[in-house]
Amino acid sequence: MLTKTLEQTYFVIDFDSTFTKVEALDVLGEISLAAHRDREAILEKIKIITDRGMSGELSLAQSIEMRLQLLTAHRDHLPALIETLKNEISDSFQRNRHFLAEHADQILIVSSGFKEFIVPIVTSLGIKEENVFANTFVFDEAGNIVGCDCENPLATDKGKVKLIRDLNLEGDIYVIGDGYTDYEIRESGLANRFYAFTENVMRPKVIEKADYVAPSLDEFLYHNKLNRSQSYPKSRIKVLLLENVHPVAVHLFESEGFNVEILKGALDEDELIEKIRDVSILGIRSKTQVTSRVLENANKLMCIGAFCIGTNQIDLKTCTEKGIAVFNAPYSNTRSVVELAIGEIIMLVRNIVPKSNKMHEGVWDKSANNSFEVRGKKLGLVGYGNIGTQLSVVAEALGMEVYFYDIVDKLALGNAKKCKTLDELLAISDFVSLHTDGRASNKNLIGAREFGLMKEGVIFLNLSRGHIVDVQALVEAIKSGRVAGAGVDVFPYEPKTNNEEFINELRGLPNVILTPHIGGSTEEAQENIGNFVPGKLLEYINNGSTYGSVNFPELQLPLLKESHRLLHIHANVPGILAKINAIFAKYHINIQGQYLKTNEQIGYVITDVSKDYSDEVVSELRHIDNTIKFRLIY
Ligand SMILES: NC(=O)C1=CN([C@@H]2O[C@H](COP(=O)(O)OP(=O)(O)OC[C@H]3O[C@@H](n4cnc5c(N)ncnc54)[C@H](O)[C@@H]3O)[C@@H](O)[C@H]2O)C=CC1
Ligand SMILES: O=C(O)CCC(=O)C(=O)O
Repeated sequence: MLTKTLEQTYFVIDFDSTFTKVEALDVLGEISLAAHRDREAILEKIKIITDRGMSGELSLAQSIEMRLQLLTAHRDHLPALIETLKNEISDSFQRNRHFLAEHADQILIVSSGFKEFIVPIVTSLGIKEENVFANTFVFDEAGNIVGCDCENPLATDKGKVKLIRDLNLEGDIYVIGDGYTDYEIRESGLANRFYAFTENVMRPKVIEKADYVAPSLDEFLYHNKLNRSQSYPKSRIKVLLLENVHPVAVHLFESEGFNVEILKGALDEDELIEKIRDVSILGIRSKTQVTSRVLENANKLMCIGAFCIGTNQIDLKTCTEKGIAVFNAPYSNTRSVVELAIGEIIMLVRNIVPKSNKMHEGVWDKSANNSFEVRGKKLGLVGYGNIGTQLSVVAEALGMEVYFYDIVDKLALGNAKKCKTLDELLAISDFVSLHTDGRASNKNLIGAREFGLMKEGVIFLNLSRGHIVDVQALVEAIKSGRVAGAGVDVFPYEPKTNNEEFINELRGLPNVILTPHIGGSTEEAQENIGNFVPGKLLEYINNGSTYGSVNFPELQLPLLKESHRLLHIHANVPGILAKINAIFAKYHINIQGQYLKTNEQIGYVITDVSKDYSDEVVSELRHIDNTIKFRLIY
């Protein structure tokens, strides 16, 4: 029996596609029809019937009957179905199992599905068996499922309405579900609110009827100020991913329940200013310029992921001042750049591009003139970081002699030789390849003077950043023959999308390979980046860890267990830690763990405390002078 108390709220929750991610009868069909030769066609029919039933196009009785006929299922199929469903419980229900158990007396599962599989699933999360209202199967003597218990109101149209009316519950009723039959309870006047649950499916006809749309159970709990597993529902946190980042990244954010928007191209400053206002997590590649003007309008922004190596497109100083953590992927695409550089050096020194072009015009020009091996030639690397060093190793394996110049004293790998000055390197090299970072001071690092120092007939590559080379000087050097071949992947101005024309003085020059900034664009690299960067951003959002951040003090934090974590970002001035701890002392709060790291601009203090503390503590922490950002996670 249900315990009914006045002023009580009942939570009426649907099962299929709400409590679980799937429709159980669809899954049962996959099991029962596993060996059927028309399996796919029948499953498709079942899905269509399910959807038509859910959106109110078919009567419920019709939909159940039609599906059961098509299923040809047996009692022996049920254990496999239950096993599958256990792994398909909706993420936000899994996360909030404590809510379900804590409010077991008030939670009713009301479904036109079947108790035989619903009860084992929902009771595993603490829901009471007697609070499950659903149909039951009818079996024949051989154990085949041949129908359902027709006496049950849930097997009939408006069955949920009839059931709730018969229960005669005293108190408020909130319905959470994805289907039209869930809305009908509200329509009948029996429920106070209907929450359209969209974590697994979105049914426009249902959404338009809802009092609220709940993309997750967290959202429902947040909306009703009920205890929940997340301090703030992720569905309220907007993630904006630009420049066609790999789908794996989109999936990672979506599966955590974030509200994700993706755009194929980059946005210009004004467009980004418009978009950024309600964005908390921004993902970009190399083209999007995150300027101080953009950041001025980014008051919700918590972190930025550069889905690439370079972060020169981001105003890091302003990000730090505003407490926005920036992460990149320092290693994921390095190998791809190295392979392209090697390929281009070989193609250029063999004069393959003009030869290939001629062949396409029908010209057979077999000759060894101006074609050389790379073996024994001197490769000069400007910048000996992650890419420069890797290229050094691979080039040596091909028999090249490697020289490098870096502004930082770097360990020479293999037999590579360090040059004391850039001029020395340029004068000695047969091939010059640029691999410096894109800091502003590297603008026009290679100009007319530097080309003048290079050997006659040098092969020149820039796969680093466009502004590092004075393009007009390169054009002159190519025309004069000083540079015999060039591979250029990066340009001072690059088109924002694939629809924009590429305009550059290098177009049309002989033995020049032009590529559209694809040094790091391989399937492997993009998938690596697509996993790596969201991993960093999620660690920061979920846990506060900043390990690998390019602008924040780096902290690798332990996982949060049975406590709340308070994260305080402040300007790096003396005395803030003392002020934070004075507040904890004033309110007698026991600190379970505390971490502090600073850099020149900011300090980052993380304090883990037990769950019982008052709102005043949070308010006082937020109002400490020089606080930049404060947040709380649990
Ligand atoms: N074309 C593409 O698709 C890609 C381009 N890149 C670009 O390649 C470049 C190198 O990347 P990583 O090796 O990962 O960077 P890194 O940061 O590991 O190495 C850069 C090195 O350049 C050195 N350096 C900086 N300024 C210098 C100067 N003026 N003279 C000599 N050395 C200088 C630094 O000390 C550092 O050792 C970056 O600009 C990056 O953005 C990276 C990946 C893909
Ligand atoms: O693939 C991209 O968008 C940019 C690659 C790049 O230049 C980088 O990783 O720094």
